Amino acid sequence: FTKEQQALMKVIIDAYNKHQIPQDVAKKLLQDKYSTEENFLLLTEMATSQVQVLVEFTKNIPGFLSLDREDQIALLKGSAVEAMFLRSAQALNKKMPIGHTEVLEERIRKSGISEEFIKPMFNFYKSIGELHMVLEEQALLTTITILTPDRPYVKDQPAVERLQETALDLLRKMCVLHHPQEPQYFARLLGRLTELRTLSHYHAEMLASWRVNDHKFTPLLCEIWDVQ
Ligand SMILES: CC1(C)[C@H]2CC[C@]1(C)[C@H](OC(=O)c1ccc(O)cc1)C2
Repeated sequence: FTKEQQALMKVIIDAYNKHQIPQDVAKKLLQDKYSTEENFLLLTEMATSQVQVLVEFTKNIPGFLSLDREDQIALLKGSAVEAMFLRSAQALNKKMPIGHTEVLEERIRKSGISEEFIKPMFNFYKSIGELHMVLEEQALLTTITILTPDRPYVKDQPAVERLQETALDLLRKMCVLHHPQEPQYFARLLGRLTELRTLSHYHAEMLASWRVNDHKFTPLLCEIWDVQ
């Protein structure tokens, strides 16, 4: 790794570690009582804290704050769902002892999310778990998702491309270092980003079905996803 790459990795890892979902939110998911309403409120709290974590993490990505201000907003809004699924997949596969994943899965199932969405969501979580990513790879994959140049309304795409390429170069080297037996590992990671995009399509339907049943979102979630 070059000096710059080592410095970049340190900044990204520190930011990724600093901005984690508060344990109390994850713990509540395992303690509070069950009811569709209660589950929805817990997931709302989880999603809201995930978006807050995403914003704080993104501000620490070297070069992000030098981008055009409106492009910064466009990248955050465009990547929030994907970054949230990536982050929760990584958290679910790591933090929760096996027994707990079923409890969270139960809550997600009993929160008004339609079955057709649950399946792809948990398939994604499983496919992320099977990769056994190291922390650096998780942080870089999240960074690459956020720095996707072709999000809607991004004006200066080349500026975003330059930042994303730096993160991609770093991730490529990281994969060779941590998975020397798997020359295709880097390509597999990027393949997960394609799968993520299909999830964000389901996510929009999930929000719509909750709204139809008159569920309230928090102001932050309304702002990041342009609902209500
Ligand atoms: C684990 C998940 C990524 C999966 C189930 C909970 C999540 C945090 C997310 O929930 C929301 O997006 C969401 C949006 C609005 C709302 O009021 C509640 C949850 C979908």
